[in-house]
Amino acid sequence: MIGRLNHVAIAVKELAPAAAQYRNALGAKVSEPEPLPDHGVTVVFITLDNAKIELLEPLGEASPIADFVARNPKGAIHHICYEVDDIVAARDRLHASGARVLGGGEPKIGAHGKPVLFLHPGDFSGTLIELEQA
Ligand SMILES: C[C@H](C(=O)O)C(=O)SCCNC(=O)CCNC(=O)[C@H](O)C(C)(C)COP(=O)(O)OP(=O)(O)OC[C@H]1O[C@@H](n2cnc3c(N)ncnc32)[C@H](O)[C@@H]1OP(=O)(O)O
Ligand SMILES: [Co+2]
Repeated sequence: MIGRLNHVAIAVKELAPAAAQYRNALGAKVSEPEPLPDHGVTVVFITLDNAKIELLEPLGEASPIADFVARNPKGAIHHICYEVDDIVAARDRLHASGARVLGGGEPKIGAHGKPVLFLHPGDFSGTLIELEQA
């Protein structure tokens, strides 16, 4: 069911120094910060030839990454995103398998303008998974 790796996300307290390291030390293609209030994050995209990296900074009072960043003040890998062809079919299959689909199972429009869902890290080897309809 899952297809390509779309992105790996890294959560940080502050985007600017993290983005500067990727741009200057690693020579990466780094976007300007984009606030996504619906997701409670501000995001910077790093474009690689075969996938993307998302740098995430908490946005607003109820950011879903606030606790994670408090627990990981130096920053840490936060989630990985796999592409699926049909997000509703993926959601139904996951429900049937007993895995917890977050947010009530209703897809939201993600950072790339496509529907996304998140799966509980407790069901997938301690890794938060995002699914994005390709
Ligand atoms: C827009 C964009 C895009 O790409 O399109 C994005 O990515 S937005 C990316 C930001 N959006 C999201 O992350 C949305 C989905 N996330 C969530 O709903 C939440 O972050 C969550 C339910 C995964 C965790 O919420 P929380 O930290 O408040 O909850 P808890 O503190 O109760 O954590 C529950 C258990 O999960 C663990 N845990 C929490 N976050 C993570 C993580 N990122 N990776 C691995 N484990 C994690 C905790 O350590 C704890 O483990 P233990 O039980 O062992 O103590
Ligand atoms: Co993401």
